[in-house]
Amino acid sequence: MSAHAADPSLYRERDVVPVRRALISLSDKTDLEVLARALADAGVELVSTGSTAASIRSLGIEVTDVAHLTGFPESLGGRVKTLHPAVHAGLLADLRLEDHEKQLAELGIAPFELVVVNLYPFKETIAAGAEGNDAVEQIDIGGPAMVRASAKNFANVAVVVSPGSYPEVIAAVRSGGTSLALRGNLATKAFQHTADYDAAVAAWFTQHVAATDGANASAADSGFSASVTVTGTLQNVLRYGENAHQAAAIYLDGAQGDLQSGTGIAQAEQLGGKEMSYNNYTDADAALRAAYDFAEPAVAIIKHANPCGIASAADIAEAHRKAHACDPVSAYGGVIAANRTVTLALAQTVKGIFTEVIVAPDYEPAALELLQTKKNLRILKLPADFARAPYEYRQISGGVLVQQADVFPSGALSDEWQLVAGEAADAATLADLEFAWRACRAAKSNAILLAADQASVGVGMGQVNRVDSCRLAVERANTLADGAERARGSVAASDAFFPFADGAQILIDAGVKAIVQPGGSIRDDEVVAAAKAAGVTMYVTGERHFFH
Ligand SMILES: NC(=O)c1ncn([C@@H]2O[C@H](COP(=O)(O)O)[C@@H](O)[C@H]2O)c1NC=O
Repeated sequence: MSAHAADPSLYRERDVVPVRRALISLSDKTDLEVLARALADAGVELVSTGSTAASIRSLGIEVTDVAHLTGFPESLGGRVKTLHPAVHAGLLADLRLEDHEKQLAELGIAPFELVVVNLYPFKETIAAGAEGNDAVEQIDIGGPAMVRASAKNFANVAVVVSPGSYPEVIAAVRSGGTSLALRGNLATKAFQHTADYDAAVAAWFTQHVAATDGANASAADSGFSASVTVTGTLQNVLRYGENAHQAAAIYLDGAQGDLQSGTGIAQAEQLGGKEMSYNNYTDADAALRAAYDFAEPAVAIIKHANPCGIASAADIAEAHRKAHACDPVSAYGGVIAANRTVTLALAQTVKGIFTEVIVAPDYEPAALELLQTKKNLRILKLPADFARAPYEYRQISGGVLVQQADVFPSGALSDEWQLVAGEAADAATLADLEFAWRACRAAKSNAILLAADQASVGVGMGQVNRVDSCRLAVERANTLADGAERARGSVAASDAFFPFADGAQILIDAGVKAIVQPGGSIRDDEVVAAAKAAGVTMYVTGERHFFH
């Protein structure tokens, strides 16, 4: 018989459902004792599978084996345990309908009012390196079937997929039964859980099983799945989005398979300050991107996703001082990322500067105490397992773009560069060029970054032509430090080639001593000639670093 449209008049109302019989089948047995004792004490009959039943019994609590219920042994190495009408009719009977109640009685099957299941640890198993049959055997079939059946039947059955829900369910059982509202919430979590689980299985199949023909083969060869499911867990509803009239929320990443995201700002622990806003999150993420590619202590100060200053130094407080000096005006209300533990010296400087967010791997106790006195300063501590996501997702109308993250190797960059004009740079200049090249990537394209002594001194970002970015970088270098002409003698990095010589000429005229850029323009000859004519050193990297 196929599904039929429901006749509303046939449904009897059911809110609170007393729990008489519970089915428990758990891979993760966290807090099983608390749950089983509470249910047994409340007079609930327990039915359970293999090792779960054994655990319950070992606690001295009475439990019925599911095999006794089905009259069928748990078989095929556990592939078939609960997949039986005696179980599923008890989960799916809608007792609001007289007809279902009658059929169940005729079949001699008792209903379940509570189902507690957590699934084979598929994700954890593949994360630990399992492959082939070992991975396949961790795909739970009977568990999701029970979870989905009970969630569909939330009008009658409460379904629990996580020990985190035990306290509220135990409380409900003790107080006379589960409410419809509670069952609805639990069912919602249950479907999210099975969807997330299946997304992980599908991603693994795409990469490990399906690479045999046409589209799937080329997808697998490229490293991209034939389909992608992005899942996330709601962490918080934010006050608003980019603007006050836009609703917004933050979800913890649950992207699956090899495309999985890393950990970062979303998982950071907040140690002080007001609630994070949407813009705080995006700027803090941009700050991380800017500061965390440096092996040396480094600080980035970000406003509207662009750097007001980036610097590195032997000491993190010194790195901050240099980053702040780049553009003290814009650093007001900025977001700071430090790639080292925040010291008291750094905290003392930051205390005097209006700052929205500071993010770091850790804080010296005295530094944290001092920063916590600033009630508006959001203090974030990165998770210990912080790792840049290997892939980035961006929504476009009608689709999602996925790309590998743009990361620099941690070592020397200039080994791969080609000197195309001027004299080879001395060690200090080369180090500044490497710094500028690494830092430039943190500015939105078209990006030009001037640097001296491992610190940005002028940034031209987000312009729609490179000439304007050059002008902006020079102007900012020469006007933001009490009139000091910081462009003269600095080095410059350009995130992409110079399409004409005019942009490079602006930098040359401003007195930069060396330029690093990707090269590759059809007018490279003109650009190189301009540098040669001025005796300015120019390196080409062969690699572009747009950032949009
Ligand atoms: N095959 C089945 O009928 C079946 N029924 C329940 N499971 C899973 O078996 C696990 C618990 O089994 P045990 O209690 O035997 O350790 C649970 O994670 C549950 O989701 C099953 N296993 C896999 O599909």
